[in-house]
Amino acid sequence: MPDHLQVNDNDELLIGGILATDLAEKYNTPLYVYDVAVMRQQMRAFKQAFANTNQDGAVAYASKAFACQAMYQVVAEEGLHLDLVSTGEIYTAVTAGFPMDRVSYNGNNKSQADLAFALDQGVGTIIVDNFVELALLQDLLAERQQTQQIIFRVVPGVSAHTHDYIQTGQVDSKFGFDLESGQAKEAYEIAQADPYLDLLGLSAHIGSQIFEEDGFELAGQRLVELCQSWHFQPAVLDLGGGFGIAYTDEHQPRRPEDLVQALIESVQRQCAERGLACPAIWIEPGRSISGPAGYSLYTVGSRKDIPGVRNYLAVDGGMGDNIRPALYQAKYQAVLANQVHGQVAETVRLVGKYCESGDVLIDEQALPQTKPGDIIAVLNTGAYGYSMASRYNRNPVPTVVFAENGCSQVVVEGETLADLTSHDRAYQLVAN
Ligand SMILES: Cc1ncc(COP(=O)(O)O)c(C=O)c1O
Ligand SMILES: N[C@@H](CCCC[NH3+])C(=O)O
Repeated sequence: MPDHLQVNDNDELLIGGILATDLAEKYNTPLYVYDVAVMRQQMRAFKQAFANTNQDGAVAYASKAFACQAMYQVVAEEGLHLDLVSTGEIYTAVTAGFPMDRVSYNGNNKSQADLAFALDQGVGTIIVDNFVELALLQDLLAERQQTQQIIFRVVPGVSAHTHDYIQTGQVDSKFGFDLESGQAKEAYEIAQADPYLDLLGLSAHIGSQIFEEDGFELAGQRLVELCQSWHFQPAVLDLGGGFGIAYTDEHQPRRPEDLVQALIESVQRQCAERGLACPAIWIEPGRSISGPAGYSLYTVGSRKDIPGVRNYLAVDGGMGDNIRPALYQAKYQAVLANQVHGQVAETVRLVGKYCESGDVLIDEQALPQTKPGDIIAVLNTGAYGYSMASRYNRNPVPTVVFAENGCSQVVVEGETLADLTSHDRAYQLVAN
């Protein structure tokens, strides 16, 4: 069970100091609930890793993991930066009043309109991914006679090969400038020659849900070596995100802040050995900030017991609110909200209500005796749950609630049935 799990003397689950069963009753299920203090704690722990190593830098929350205006407000309050990947995320940040100079904009296919929007909104740093984007940006800046801070994303040629996770650092990747073929060097030369491009440095992101530091350290080393080979003193090295979290008791990862601290120390050493002044270091953690803080609350509904085969227990959500088990065979664990450590009565396959056999939330979950109406909490669902939600089967996207210090508040209204049809238009073919 996660260290931050709060359980009262009656063995009932609390989130942000509030009974999970009360939250379920008040806001209905399925429901996403975030324990805001857990997110603040992780943000502060990352900042502390920089303080411990006397290192300048920035922690940019990669909001693809979980984005909404309230989240951006918390990120701003904690003094973090934001790593954004779409005009939708930029728009959300602007409307949340986030300081746009603390925003970096990533992505492998930014259109001219996307880049113009980012410039209009005053995005602090654009992380340029490829030559097409670079040319579009050059034209826009020349037209506007405007200077822009940029960072080049490069592919460090590092496979997180001991892990079966989403990889982005290997040579065969759609992201970033290639090193071996000289693309990164060519981009560097273009930037040096363009008065409107203020090249801060380089970035690399090797993948997601990675536990060991070796891949990160190697990527950091490649960035430092590259700068040295170009005789380029960067102002920033951006080491990306991807720090893994424990989804179940099987995982015992190193704390993300410890991993980051080791990484910072490694870059400091690399720079010292190669005669570079250690630049500011940026990191882009997403999952490690929002993942452990999130709970998905569901109500138990039907069941099907197949003697000698297995017992299926169905809840009122599923792959629409959490696609990760179906997409990545991701593992989760769940508790019965009013008997967290209750005596195990059976092991069930926890399934949703979608018309797919693959709509499985947890393959095998030991639980106390349950009955319809009980509340089940799936743990650690705060990253890539709500942000990857769909309306499959025309099920509305659930409400998102923040809970902190015994108070709770809706931060994203759940969709209604009327919302589902609000963008539909009657079909009436007219000659044109
Ligand atoms: C460029 C970039 N930065 C940061 C992240 C955040 O990764 P994570 O949520 O694993 O920390 C991602 C996603 O993998 C990414 O593509
Ligand atoms: N969405 C993925 C991670 C991809 C990260 C985005 N670069 C997940 O849920 O694990």
